[in-house]
Amino acid sequence: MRIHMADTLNLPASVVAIGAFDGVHRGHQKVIKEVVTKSKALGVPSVVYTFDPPPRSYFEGASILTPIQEKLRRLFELQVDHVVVAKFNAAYLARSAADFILELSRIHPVEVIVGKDFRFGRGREGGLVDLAEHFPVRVIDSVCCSRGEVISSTRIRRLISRGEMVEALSLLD
Ligand SMILES: Cc1cc2nc3c(=O)[nH]c(=O)nc-3n(C[C@H](O)[C@H](O)[C@H](O)COP(=O)(O)O)c2cc1C
Ligand SMILES: Nc1ncnc2c1ncn2[C@@H]1O[C@H](COP(=O)(O)OP(=O)(O)OP(=O)(O)O)[C@@H](O)[C@H]1O
Repeated sequence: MRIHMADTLNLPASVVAIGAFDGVHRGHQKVIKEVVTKSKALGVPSVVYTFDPPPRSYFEGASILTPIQEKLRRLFELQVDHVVVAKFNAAYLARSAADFILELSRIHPVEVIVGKDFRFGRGREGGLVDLAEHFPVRVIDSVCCSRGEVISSTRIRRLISRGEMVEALSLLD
């Protein structure tokens, strides 16, 4: 697995997942496994484009479930070929949605896999419709726990803050 800073990766083709992926929880794992499976089927590299710190930590002070080293370790285990780690800071978050699309076009995605709420660019100006104007986009269904609730980093943080560690760990497995 190779690790890159934002704006430094160029590929002739790729399958891409984008997101904070804090925790690399079971929902994230489904997204990333889809990317890896598709990339292998097509014979093109898989790319995870992620942010450090997670935007929710930057804006809301949310605790970080997986510091970048642990996130990368988990992505390595999932057999991702390339990870782009964008330093999420004042300069980065001021970039426009069009800028972000330009950066993505340098890795020529044959598919971008994201969740239904994905937004990007300053002020969260870009959404799925904008992304889909430039690349084939696949939106995947949310993974739920055995009780039927959607798994999210926010929910896991809440469980940890309440001391419900067994439940939290089961969603991170
Ligand atoms: C270029 C760029 C600029 C962003 N600027 C903002 C911003 O100004 N405000 C904000 O709340 N989020 C901003 N974000 C973060 C996104 O809203 C979102 O959290 C991020 O794309 C991760 O997606 P996810 O939350 O689905 O994991 C930006 C993201 C990108 C890629
Ligand atoms: N339970 C889930 N099932 C499937 N995909 C998911 C799930 N949770 C997140 N994703 C997807 O993984 C990518 C990264 O999501 P993100 O890091 O925002 O996760 P999150 O758990 O929803 O985080 P947070 O709770 O901090 O908002 C997005 O494409 C998102 O839609």
